[in-house]
Amino acid sequence: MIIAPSILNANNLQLGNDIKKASEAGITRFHIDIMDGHFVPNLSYGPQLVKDFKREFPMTDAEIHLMSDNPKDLIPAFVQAGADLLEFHYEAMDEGQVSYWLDYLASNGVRPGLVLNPDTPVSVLDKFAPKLKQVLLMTVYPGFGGQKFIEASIDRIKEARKIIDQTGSRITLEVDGGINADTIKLAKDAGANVFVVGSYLFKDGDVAGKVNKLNEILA
Ligand SMILES: O=C(CO)[C@@H](O)[C@H](O)COP(=O)(O)O
Ligand SMILES: [Co+2]
Repeated sequence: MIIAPSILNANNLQLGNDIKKASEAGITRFHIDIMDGHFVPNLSYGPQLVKDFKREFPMTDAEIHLMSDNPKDLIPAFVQAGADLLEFHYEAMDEGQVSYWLDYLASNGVRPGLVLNPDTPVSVLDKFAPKLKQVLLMTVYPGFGGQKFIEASIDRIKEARKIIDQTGSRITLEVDGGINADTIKLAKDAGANVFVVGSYLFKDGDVAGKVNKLNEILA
């Protein structure tokens, strides 16, 4: 079970401190949301943030959640910046491009992941599972932190878990959006094993306390 803090709703002027506190509490991976103001109506970070992150925290994984329909320019830039895992949206490109960019990531030593929005059929995973190291099911509509977990996600997690288990490979199943002390348990019981947590972790300053609490729930 992995908790991957999303830094989107952290205080960006305190980011280094917050990452340090979470790492001291046992976090080994951070989830970095990249928003292009076009695929989603919000803007966030660029490759420089990832470069800085890997320079300061070389032993910690940078997981890139790319919310953009411009893979051509952005994917190579984030690979160059030091991404350890990069996941992009199925909805952002045609299926030929999805295959191409999953192969591109693998051949550049970056773990490939595919993200599905809440309305995208989980069955599209059948086609791409052999190329994946991780599936990310959005449990909110992407674009902003602090939204409410969509309850209908539970059945989608179960369906994705079934597809992954049928492949016999160790693809991780991640959920993202509205994860807190209540919803993490629902998602885990449905079959998720990586949990993106944003506002719940960062909203009141006690990052380590929240990580410990979630770990107890997952144990
Ligand atoms: O990708 C996204 C939003 O588009 C997420 O990673 C959120 O940033 C998670 O934040 P919370 O829902 O946990 O506040
Ligand atoms: Co995200």
